[in-house]
Amino acid sequence: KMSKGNSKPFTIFVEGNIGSGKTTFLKHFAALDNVVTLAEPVDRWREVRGENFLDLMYSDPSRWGITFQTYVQLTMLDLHTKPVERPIKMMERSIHSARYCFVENLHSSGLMPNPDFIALDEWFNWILKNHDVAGNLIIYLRTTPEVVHKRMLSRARTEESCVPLDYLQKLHQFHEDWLYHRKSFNCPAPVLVIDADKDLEMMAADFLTCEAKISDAVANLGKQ
Ligand SMILES: Cc1cc2cn([C@H]3C[C@H](O)[C@@H](CO)O3)c(=O)nc2[nH]1
Repeated sequence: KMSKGNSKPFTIFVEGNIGSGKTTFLKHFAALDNVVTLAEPVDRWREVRGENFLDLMYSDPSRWGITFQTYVQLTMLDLHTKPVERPIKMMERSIHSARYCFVENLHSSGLMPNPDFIALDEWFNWILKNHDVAGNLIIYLRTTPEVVHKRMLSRARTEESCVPLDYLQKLHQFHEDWLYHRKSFNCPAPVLVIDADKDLEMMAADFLTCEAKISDAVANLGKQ
């Protein structure tokens, strides 16, 4: 049993493209009594003191990308540093995917001016040096862009209504290079890959396998 507050919980980042089923995945684990799940704070991005930063970013990424991604970085840092009273902390995405997938995509596709990217990257590097945003396991919900594009459109989040397949293909590639081919940025934890193209009904077995692998990993952590 974890004693209160003096050692860090086993921290998991659930990563994946838009529409890859992260929220559904988290809901399954939220039901377990030794897990605290921290959903991506989308609602904080959609209503910031009267402004919708998410909508601003999608409507004019080169003007508002920095504004949105700076606030994403702040809200994710807040979740990374939030103490939890249970042995396992499961986060939807992380400050790492913010930088290595979303910011990287905006900058490399010319949607984010270089000075904005540099300022964000300087913040990111300082945070990594001065705060504990480490994880113990990454669960990568691996999908194909076509599948998640269809899901995204059927979910019909207003701000995402004009997100083209091309944007999801680029985001997919950044996730792949980072978490699957391991040929771009530093991977902050071991990666468990799950085929998330499947329909929800087919995922039940994967959830159970995942639970078993997580409890093994937690047990091994205790032994180290
Ligand atoms: C960490 C992180 C999450 C995240 C989400 N998003 C977008 C993708 C979706 O349209 C929406 C909710 O995930 O926010 C983004 O542009 N940059 C992000 N960075």
